[in-house]
Amino acid sequence: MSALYSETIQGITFITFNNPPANALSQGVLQELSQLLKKYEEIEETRVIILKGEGRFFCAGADIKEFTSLQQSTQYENLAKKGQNLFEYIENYPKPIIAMIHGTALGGGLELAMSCHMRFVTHDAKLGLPELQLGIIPGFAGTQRLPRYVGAAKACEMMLTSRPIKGTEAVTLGLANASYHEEELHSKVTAIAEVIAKKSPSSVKATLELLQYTKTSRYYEGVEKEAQLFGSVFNTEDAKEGVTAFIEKREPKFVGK
Ligand SMILES: C/C=C/C(=O)SCCNC(=O)CCNC(=O)[C@H](O)C(C)(C)COP(=O)(O)OP(=O)(O)OC[C@H]1O[C@@H](n2cnc3c(N)ncnc32)[C@H](O)[C@@H]1OP(=O)(O)O
Repeated sequence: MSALYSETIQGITFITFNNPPANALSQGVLQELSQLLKKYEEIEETRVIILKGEGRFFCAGADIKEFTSLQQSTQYENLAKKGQNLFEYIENYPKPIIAMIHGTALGGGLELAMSCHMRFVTHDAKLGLPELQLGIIPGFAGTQRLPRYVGAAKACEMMLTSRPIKGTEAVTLGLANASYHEEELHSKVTAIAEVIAKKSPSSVKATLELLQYTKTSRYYEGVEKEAQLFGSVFNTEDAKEGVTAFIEKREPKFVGK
């Protein structure tokens, strides 16, 4: 069964994660998303894409249970690169991609949302990069994108404490465009997408392309280093403890090895 489904209504393509219970980004989900985006890049009718999640969450991040099937640090490094490459493709996509976030956007879920061109959230959505709680680090370019939105100090606090922020705070910090009550999220975001869908696709594409020039060359050094460290951190006992503790639903006990 497919973990994503899509439909297009009046120029707006909705791509929905349907990978219960938490819409985790398994490697299969990342691949399916990549294929769908490639398809819609070619379909002229699609003017705007909205990414959303079925069920309680937008997306709870990379599939933690899948981590136990990987052994070598190079496998983790490759996983990080796979996610980074897909999110880079999203950020450079020639049509606007909007993340419509309810419930949670955590870890890879927030990293995905940060690569989208805009983020609209519910007031009480939880947004965060809690990877240190698992004894690991963000690996889908979150260490590099989060400071661009919220500044270095807040990004540092969010990552080192693993504490998520609420949708309303995300708006104040500039991480999200606006927040709404859950019942109105869909209609409000669709209304914004409708406005964009009426613009000239050429001028929209040119604007999106120009926005990418704000990235510095250090960004690419940063994501390269992030993938390396994402791989090597999985060699630690703490990473095994953190992932096991999540699966066993208990607090991790980190020893520093
Ligand atoms: C490079 C990228 C790296 C990463 O992204 S690492 C992952 C970062 N993400 C996280 O650390 C988030 C982990 N999840 C949570 O903190 C919590 O969960 C939630 C806040 C999302 C929800 O909490 P609650 O409402 O108490 O539900 P629940 O019982 O914890 O979760 C419901 C089911 O969803 C599964 N689940 C949640 N997140 C993930 C995930 N990221 N990967 C795989 N499974 C996940 C759980 O295990 C459980 O499943 P079951 O019902 O079978 O016990």
